[in-house]
Amino acid sequence: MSDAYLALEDGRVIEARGRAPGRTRGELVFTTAYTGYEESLTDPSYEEQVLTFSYPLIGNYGVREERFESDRVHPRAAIAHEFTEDVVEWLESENVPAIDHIDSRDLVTSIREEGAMKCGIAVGDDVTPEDAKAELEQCKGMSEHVDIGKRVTTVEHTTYGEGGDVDVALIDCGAKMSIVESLVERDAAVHVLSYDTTPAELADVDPDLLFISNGPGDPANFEAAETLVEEYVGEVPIAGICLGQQVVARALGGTTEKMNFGHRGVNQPVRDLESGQVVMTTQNHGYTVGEPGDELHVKQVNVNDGTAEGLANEELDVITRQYHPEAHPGPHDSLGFFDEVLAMTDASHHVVADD
Ligand SMILES: NC(=O)CC[C@H](N)C(=O)O
Repeated sequence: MSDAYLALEDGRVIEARGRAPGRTRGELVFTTAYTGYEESLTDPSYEEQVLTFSYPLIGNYGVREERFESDRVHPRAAIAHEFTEDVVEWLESENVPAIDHIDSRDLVTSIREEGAMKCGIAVGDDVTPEDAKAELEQCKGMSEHVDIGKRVTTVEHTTYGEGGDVDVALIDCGAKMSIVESLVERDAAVHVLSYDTTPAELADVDPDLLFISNGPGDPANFEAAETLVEEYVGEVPIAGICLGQQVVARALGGTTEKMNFGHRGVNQPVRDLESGQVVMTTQNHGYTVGEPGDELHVKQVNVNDGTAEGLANEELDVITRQYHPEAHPGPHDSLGFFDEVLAMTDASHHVVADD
């Protein structure tokens, strides 16, 4: 146990219990999920953020690698009312500062009322409130992290499900492993490619489907992925999840914007405009599609605020989701998205055959 201070952009400095040492900074975000802490902590979408769990006890069913979404912890620090020893040991081994004995629900309420904010954290023997404030002063806004893709992407082209029925090029902007698994389970060969793959490099893979993954930060900082969509739209079916939806929208004439505090939890209701059906979804994003542009149609909306949750263009074989159909954590209501996506490849082969 050691001293710990959390300095917030609104001027407050909160004293807490130090669990894992270090000094760091980031955008303060939260999740209201009551399970799935291993998945959230290893989700690359949280790069450059500090993750607050509103559920009061985090770690009550241990830490198991098979539940990880990537090979490391991505948030720069973690906050909860109470972390178990298992989680503390894990975060410490990854050099990720952790603090608890803090009213994390009150913290989440502040973010919801005041909007996303930067924070600074200092944990260790003899740290002072000034140390946390000094971290806060150096904190950049999410959009300023222009090289964020480089820090989360795969370095080498890796193929999962080799020999599968359909070749999917997954552009790894910080992909969760559950997206790869959801596709491999459906007999796809998934080629995981770097976030800055060029159109020529993609041509070497000759994919049946181009899939843009989730990922951290501002979608405007993923221009290479936008270029792929621009070049391949109409040639190959295209899918996207979360940051992937935002990148696809930008490439096809749409806009993205920063939200007040985002959608953050595993109970976000989404309505399909055609069927009227509402599903519960997992979400963790701070940007959203503003205007979808002329090519894409809004197919699904968030029940709470009406923002675009699903976009499509049936003629061009494009389909995207703002939420996480792969779950992990969260409800499995929308796993069928992966079937819809892979069905586009059959459809496009069919068109080619008819020609
Ligand atoms: N989970 C994600 O892919 C997040 C997308 C993007 N970084 C956002 O915050 O909106």
